[in-house]
Amino acid sequence: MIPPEDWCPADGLILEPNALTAVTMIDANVVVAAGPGAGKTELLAQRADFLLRTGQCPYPRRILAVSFKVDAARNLRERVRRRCGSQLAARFDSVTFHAFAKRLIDNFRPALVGPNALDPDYRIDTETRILRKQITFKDMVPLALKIVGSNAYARGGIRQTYSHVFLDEFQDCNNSQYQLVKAAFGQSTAVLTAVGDTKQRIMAFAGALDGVLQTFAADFSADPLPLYQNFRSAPRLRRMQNRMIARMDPAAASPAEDLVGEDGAIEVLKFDTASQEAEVIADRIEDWLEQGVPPSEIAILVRQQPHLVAAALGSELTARGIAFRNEQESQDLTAEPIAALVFSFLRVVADDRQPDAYAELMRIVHRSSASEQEAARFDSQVKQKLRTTRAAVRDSAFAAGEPAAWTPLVHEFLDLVSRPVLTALSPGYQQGNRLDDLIVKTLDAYSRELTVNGDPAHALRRLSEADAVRFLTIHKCKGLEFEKVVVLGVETQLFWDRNADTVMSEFFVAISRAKRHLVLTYAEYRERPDGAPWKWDELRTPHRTLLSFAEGP
Ligand SMILES: Nc1ncnc2c1ncn2[C@@H]1O[C@H](COP(=O)(O)OP(=O)(O)OP(=O)(O)O)[C@@H](O)[C@H]1O
Repeated sequence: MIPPEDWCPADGLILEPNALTAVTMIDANVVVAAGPGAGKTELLAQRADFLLRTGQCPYPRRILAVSFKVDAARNLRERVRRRCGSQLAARFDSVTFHAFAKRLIDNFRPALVGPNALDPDYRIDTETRILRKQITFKDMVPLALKIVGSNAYARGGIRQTYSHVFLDEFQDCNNSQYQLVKAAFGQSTAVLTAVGDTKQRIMAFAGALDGVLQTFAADFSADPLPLYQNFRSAPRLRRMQNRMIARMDPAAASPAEDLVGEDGAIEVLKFDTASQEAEVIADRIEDWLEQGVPPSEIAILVRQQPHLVAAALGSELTARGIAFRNEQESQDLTAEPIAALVFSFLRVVADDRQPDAYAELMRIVHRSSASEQEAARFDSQVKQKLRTTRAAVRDSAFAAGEPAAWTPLVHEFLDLVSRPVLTALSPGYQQGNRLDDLIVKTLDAYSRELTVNGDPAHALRRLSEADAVRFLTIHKCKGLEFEKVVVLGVETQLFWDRNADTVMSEFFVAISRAKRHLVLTYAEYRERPDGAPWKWDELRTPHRTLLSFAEGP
């Protein structure tokens, strides 16, 4: 442990004064409002490092970080692990609102009574609620709120557990999420740090509270600490962002002299048809990869229905053997530790040159060994299993292109790892059928990818974050960043909303993910793809207002 005055930002980063104040704040709540790339998420990672290393969050107390998306929660967890090591990071719980609510429900379920009572093996469904047996995702936060609001024991439990609370992307907090934060930590000794950007508020349709950062500042007596830097984007991109900021929140715009420089590129590409667009963008992607841009640094963003809008591009990339990942289907899954374990196992046995997957596999497997002796025995059993499975997979009789051939191998491996180790991977796995459901979903995802061309290595690349170009909706790309960003279809048919501010905020989130190169496309004709809904306009019009922000120095 080190004294607070000896702490320096991890990895030698230099923090601007307000960021340093927020990171090292001892006992006041703060709210950090800042634009894209200002380092808000990094600030939370640095603050975790500060609190854990200096003992401001003393053992056995923990830090709770709440995000909106599994990917964002995992990114933050990984950043903290890199900053302060696995041991200290074990006291950092980075979860989504849903996961936080689920923990509360599982730990204090008997506090739910009457029509809210739940059986121990209750399930979670996307649509239907069944008395005692099943709740929906939408019910989770309100039920957790019922528990925390009515049960002093539950409230005391979480306050005892968490000395510090982080709230990421807080501009998108809705009323029941806010009430949950308030019921859990209002008037408590927990120190809260909220970060957000009003201009990136894209969850208004889901009830994101207007002015929630100010409400939080008032309710929690939080000091507002604005940040001014943008560490992400090259100057040309920052100037485009600034033109949007000047329209959305004129007071937050930067003076032109702060944004000088020629670095970065913005292109607007017009196409007659979507298939022409697919071909040209696939050419670009191929060039970028040849130039050494890592696939994970290329993102294709689509406002809605990426599986339809980007279908032609997907086929074009598949034909060229370029792996891509449609996040709509696989993002939430790969953030699950059990899916990560299964995919790492498959990578290690299907391909020899996978040192990272091997290290990740061993890290997960070793997490819960009780003694050193037991760990050594377990280690040699796992290694032996990997050797025999590898040999089996290389045998000419093994049907590597058949999904069914892999299923028993995965199950044998999971049996060896053992049920208690698997359930310890995530708190949610101890209850109900979640673990088994996820194992089935993971194998389904692998099967789906394997049927594309029967090549296990290709299938695993498409399921990996590191080796595949990513197709994301704007909602899924929040908080992420990429060297190259292509926003497909900047058309009035796709960028439409009753509330014009929503369209602006979403476009702003999309363009501000790019570090150096932004490509905006529109096509005049988008042929109806298979599976399109009845309302699919084939004739398209460019969104002139949004595209106009690309024009300028
Ligand atoms: N003090 C710093 N010095 C150098 N680089 C930094 C600093 N803070 C953050 N960065 C880098 O800048 C990039 C943007 O940071 P981060 O993702 O934390 O921004 P953000 O404010 O959360 O962005 P957004 O709201 O757009 O998601 C990251 O690559 C991060 O590593």
